[in-house]
Amino acid sequence: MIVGVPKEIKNHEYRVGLAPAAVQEFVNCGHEVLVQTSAGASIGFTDELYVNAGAKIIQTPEEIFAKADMIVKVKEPQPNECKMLRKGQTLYTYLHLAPDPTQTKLLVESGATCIAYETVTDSRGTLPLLAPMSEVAGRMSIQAGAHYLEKAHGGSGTLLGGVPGVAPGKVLIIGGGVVGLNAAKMAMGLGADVTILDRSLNRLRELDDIFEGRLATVFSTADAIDYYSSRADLVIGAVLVPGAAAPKLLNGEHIKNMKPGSVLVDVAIDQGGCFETSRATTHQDPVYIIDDVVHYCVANMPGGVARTSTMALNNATLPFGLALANKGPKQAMLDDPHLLNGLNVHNGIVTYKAVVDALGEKLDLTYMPAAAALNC
Ligand SMILES: NC(=O)C1=CN([C@@H]2O[C@H](COP(=O)(O)OP(=O)(O)OC[C@H]3O[C@@H](n4cnc5c(N)ncnc54)[C@H](O)[C@@H]3O)[C@@H](O)[C@H]2O)C=CC1
Ligand SMILES: CC(=O)C(=O)O
Ligand SMILES: [Mg+2]
Repeated sequence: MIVGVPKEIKNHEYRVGLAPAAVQEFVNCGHEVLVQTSAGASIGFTDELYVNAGAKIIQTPEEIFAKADMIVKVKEPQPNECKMLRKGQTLYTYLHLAPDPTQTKLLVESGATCIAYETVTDSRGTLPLLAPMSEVAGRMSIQAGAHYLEKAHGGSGTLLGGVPGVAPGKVLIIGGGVVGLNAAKMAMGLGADVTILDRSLNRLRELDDIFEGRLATVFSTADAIDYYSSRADLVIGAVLVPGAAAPKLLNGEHIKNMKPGSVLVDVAIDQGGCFETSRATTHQDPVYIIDDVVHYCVANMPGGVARTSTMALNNATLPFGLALANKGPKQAMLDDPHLLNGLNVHNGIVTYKAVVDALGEKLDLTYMPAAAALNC
């Protein structure tokens, strides 16, 4: 199979779909890998390293999209990339379709087979291709929050760890999954006063065990959200309903009731965001202020630490990517129900129910379960 790796084009996105070490694994299995020139150069993955790994360097994305059987990316394809996809071609990347009607329409029109990293599952019921980036974004969320709590950056001038004689800042984490756990580790490490909300009692039990009772775990009700958001210095939005648009857990009234200079980091923004006032921002222009509350809503946070993130992402995507290339996409998905769960669009058909639930009224979408759609 010919595998194509275009350079990412989203704002300040320096990650790359395959690092040289991953390219070598595909080449060792007999595949041809085309990498766009300078795709990884800014994070130290030079064209020379790719050539040494067995890749062929290609000058333009057009040539890569025209020649490759499978495109391996990081971020969702931008409109001009969607238009280069075709029927019979596989796209393997993050998609986040539920909050994105434009991309969904373009992928349906392309006829391509589109596999979303974020909906591939594993036998433990978790999301193995989302997890590494959630680890990164969860850790970064506290760094970002601490930065914007500084006066010069719009915040209240609160040091999360406090100092002897002054109480630490209060961090509220809504959603105790991978992002939430990693945010909690960083916030606890800084000495902040941390509360974590989740709808899963089992998850709250696990978090209580992990942190040996040193943080507060609270069942996520409307009442708990009212109370804890009004006293927080930093709120991290970390909820997920897989594949679906994020539930809006803080509304405009909650934001008005927050302390002036407090900070929201909406990590769930890639699924549309879990605060009513959230809108996606970029690394170039990451924050805006509403009712004296700083909003940080960068949809590709791990792109900020692209070298670490590329390697972490490749560790998780490589085995599934090799299966797709070695067996062919259809057989690979039929052999592995967890990979099949990644299929979101195939041959003009939407195969992920939560996407149709979110967008079915806006777009004229045809839904079919993934296994059946693969026979179309
Ligand atoms: N902005 C960015 O750059 C990045 C964003 N993300 C996003 O972060 C979000 C969280 O991802 P993960 O932690 O991996 O998901 P996860 O599935 O590990 O955890 C989500 C948690 O939210 C909880 N939850 C669901 N509804 C809830 C509610 N109403 N109240 C409280 N908790 C609720 C679930 O029980 C679960 O424990 C996702 O939208 C993911 O796509 C992940 C990486 C990077
Ligand atoms: C998960 C995601 O949206 C990212 O890593 O950019
Ligand atoms: Mg206020």
